[in-house]
Amino acid sequence: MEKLNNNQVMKALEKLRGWSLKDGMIVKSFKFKDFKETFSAMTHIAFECEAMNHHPNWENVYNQLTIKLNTHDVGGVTQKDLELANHIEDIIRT
Ligand SMILES: C[C@H](O)[C@H](O)[C@H]1CNC2=NC(N)=NC(=O)C2=N1
Repeated sequence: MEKLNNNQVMKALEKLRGWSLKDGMIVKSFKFKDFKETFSAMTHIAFECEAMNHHPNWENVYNQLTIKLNTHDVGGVTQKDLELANHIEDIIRT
């Protein structure tokens, strides 16, 4: 998978509301009703990540979830990170 340059990432992020580029990762924070809702979303996301064999760096504090995506192999953002971010948006919207 090819590492995208900053311009390519910024262009792609125009279609991903709330995601930003920080330290070579695409990042978004989410807030849920409570821990149960948060962990439920994380579980759904985890299954998608397994299916894609692409995994997030994430941090959960009670009802807050921060997700950071990059591709370890290339040390940056690839199409696969954008694809996973789109799946995460779909999961959280439903
Ligand atoms: C061996 C395995 O395919 C790799 O380690 C996969 C697993 N999950 C991964 N997840 C992420 N975010 N980046 C990777 O480069 C990556 N690589």
